[in-house]
Amino acid sequence: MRIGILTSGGDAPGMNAAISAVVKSAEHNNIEVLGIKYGFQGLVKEEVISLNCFDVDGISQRGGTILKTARCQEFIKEDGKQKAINTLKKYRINGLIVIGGNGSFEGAKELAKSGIKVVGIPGTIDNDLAYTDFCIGFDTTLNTVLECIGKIKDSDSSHEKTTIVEVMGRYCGDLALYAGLAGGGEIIATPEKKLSYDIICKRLKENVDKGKKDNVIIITEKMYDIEDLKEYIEVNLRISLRSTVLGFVQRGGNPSGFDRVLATKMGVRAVELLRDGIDRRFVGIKENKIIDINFNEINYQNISRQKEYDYLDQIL
Ligand SMILES: Nc1ncnc2c1ncn2[C@@H]1O[C@H](COP(=O)(O)OP(=O)(O)OP(=O)(O)O)[C@@H](O)[C@H]1O
Ligand SMILES: O=P(O)(O)OC[C@H]1O[C@](O)(CO)[C@@H](O)[C@@H]1O
Ligand SMILES: [Mg+2]
Repeated sequence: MRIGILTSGGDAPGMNAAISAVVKSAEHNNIEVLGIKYGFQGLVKEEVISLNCFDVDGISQRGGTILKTARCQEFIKEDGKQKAINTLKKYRINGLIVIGGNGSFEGAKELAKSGIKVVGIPGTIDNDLAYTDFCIGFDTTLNTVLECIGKIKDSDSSHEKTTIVEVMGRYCGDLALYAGLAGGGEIIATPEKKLSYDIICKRLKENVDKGKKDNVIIITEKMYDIEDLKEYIEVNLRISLRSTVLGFVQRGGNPSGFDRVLATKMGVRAVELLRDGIDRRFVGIKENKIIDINFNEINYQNISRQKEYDYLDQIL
């Protein structure tokens, strides 16, 4: 048996640990592994390499992805998809493991429609796949966010000033929410719990009036224009603020122990599925158990974090 593996969409810390687990467990099960470089683009452009245990030696601890990644528009078009399928056929790949986020999973589903056996592993710092509690990369990024905010807080508390911190997440508020749950901020605005400028001002004023003069306002990207929000607060409350967009520092760094273990378990499960002739599955973790679900049975778009928001409300 011969399987392929690719990483797609934004890189996420822990993708390498997943690649390593796939290659090692495949070898354990006498399965050959081919790596496809640059995600779906590597299928379209036929960038295929062989992978063995020596190739993945020591990579688990490293951020990024040794297979590289890309966002590939060509693959979304029929012609590009056909080229991708031809590559899979040419290399006699009988099963494909796709590591990525929601977009990559859509790509995997497209390939499955043409008879390709696919299994998905969730790898995205956004944590925006509803069927799984955690995606590979989220924990590491959360820790990076907290470390950065911690440094901002040292300065904020010394000067008794407030900073607006914009974190990634695309249209999912998990990074901001969990940073808030970890005690990283005083006001948290996410796409799921959007706050108006006036509510943010009101909460900040309440804090300042109570004597809490250093505040961190965490916002998810794409919700507001951070400079516009800063100016609004400054004009309305007559205080001076700072703003920081954390940016790509959030995608980098060595994966946390949690992400490495998660990636290893998911990688091994993905190989077991293909070995056993089971495909069209997305692997996940639910209540601390590794799960796999037929991708036609899940809607991964509606995330409910009601419980987490309840906790947050009680600590802010
Ligand atoms: N509807 C779709 N049909 C086929 N392929 C898709 C579709 N959506 C996305 N893809 C493929 O998946 C790639 C990655 O998708 P996307 O850029 O949305 O990242 P992602 O996998 O969601 O990861 P992340 O959000 O963490 O960056 C796209 O560049 C494209 O090649
Ligand atoms: O790498 P790009 O294409 O600039 O995309 C940035 C986006 O990718 C992510 O880092 C992961 O999906 C998002 O949080 C962010 O909005
Ligand atoms: Mg995505």
